[in-house]
Amino acid sequence: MTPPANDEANGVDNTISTLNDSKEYKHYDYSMVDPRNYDDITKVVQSIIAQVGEDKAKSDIGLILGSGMGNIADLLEDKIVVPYEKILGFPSTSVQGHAGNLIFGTIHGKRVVCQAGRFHPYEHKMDLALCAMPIRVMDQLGVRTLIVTNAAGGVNKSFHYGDLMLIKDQIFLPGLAGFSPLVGEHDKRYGGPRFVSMHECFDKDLRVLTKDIANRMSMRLMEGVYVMSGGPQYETPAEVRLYHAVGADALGMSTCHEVVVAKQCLMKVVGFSLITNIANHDVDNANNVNHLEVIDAANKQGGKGVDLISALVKELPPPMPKQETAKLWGY
Ligand SMILES: O=P(O)(O)O[C@@H]1C[C@H](O)[C@@H](CO)O1
Ligand code: HPA
Repeated sequence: MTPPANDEANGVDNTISTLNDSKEYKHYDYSMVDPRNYDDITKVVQSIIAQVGEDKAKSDIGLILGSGMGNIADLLEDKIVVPYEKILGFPSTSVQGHAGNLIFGTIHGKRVVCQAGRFHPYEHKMDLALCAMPIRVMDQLGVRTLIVTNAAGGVNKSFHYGDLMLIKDQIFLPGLAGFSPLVGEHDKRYGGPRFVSMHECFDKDLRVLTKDIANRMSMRLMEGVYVMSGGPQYETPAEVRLYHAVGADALGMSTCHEVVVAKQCLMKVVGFSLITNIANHDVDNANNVNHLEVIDAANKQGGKGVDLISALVKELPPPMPKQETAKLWGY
């Protein structure tokens, strides 16, 4: 497969990162694995199974850790950690605050696979299919419920630094601009149809359950809409006001493409944004944001999600077989 535009052929040297707070960037080798191809994903899955064994690899719940939220991985017991370098076709992650491991284990006896180190589109030439590949891998490993987490800027004026937001819905700006992980050939084996419904992309029953748990824990849990921009530049105050005007409560640079693929794979999704900073609505206000502050805030506040996610996993209903979900969703 031909890599997307903006590569060396266009005179852009991506081997040297221009971000002074990033790790080294490595090119993705498309000749090994095409992240859009079901059979290639099967090869990735086989490379994982060869290392951890089928019993350990098979999982019901997937967990994606946002920036600085690596401590959620401490919830896993009987862990097997597989570094991305050892997984066929896995790209490297270059963003600070993200490890590079797939972790297999259990939480309250339930089988969980955890992506500790997300792939951000701005790291990978906006190749959203590549960035969402771990969800396709999770799908073939049996995952039926996906929990996504991220660090985000608060757009909603009632949000505070350190709040946790349950994601109710999403605005996938790159998707609206023609970047979708589903662009390309369709393969029925993913489970969902060519034209995936994004209605209730964050499962309503699981949101009700999560809010009930937070209530029982007397925990402050906000709920709102997450908007994803392509990044990596942070947004201008005018853009923040635009997002606010269209109903966004928190903004970031990830997650939405993962949720699209999860929906195509008939997974039920729950999402959390940790509000690491309050986005600036006013150009005359010097209040700025930078990534090191975001990571620092996530490290300091990220623990908030741990107890809630632990309790949520404990109370999750048994995984629903794909055929049943397909019927439920009218496919
Ligand atoms: O993986 P996440 O979404 O938590 O990464 C954070 C949010 C932005 O994508 C990026 C810049 O702060 O880091
Ligand atoms: O303010 C922000 N903007 C975009 N992404 C972010 N991730 C954390 N905070 C932010």
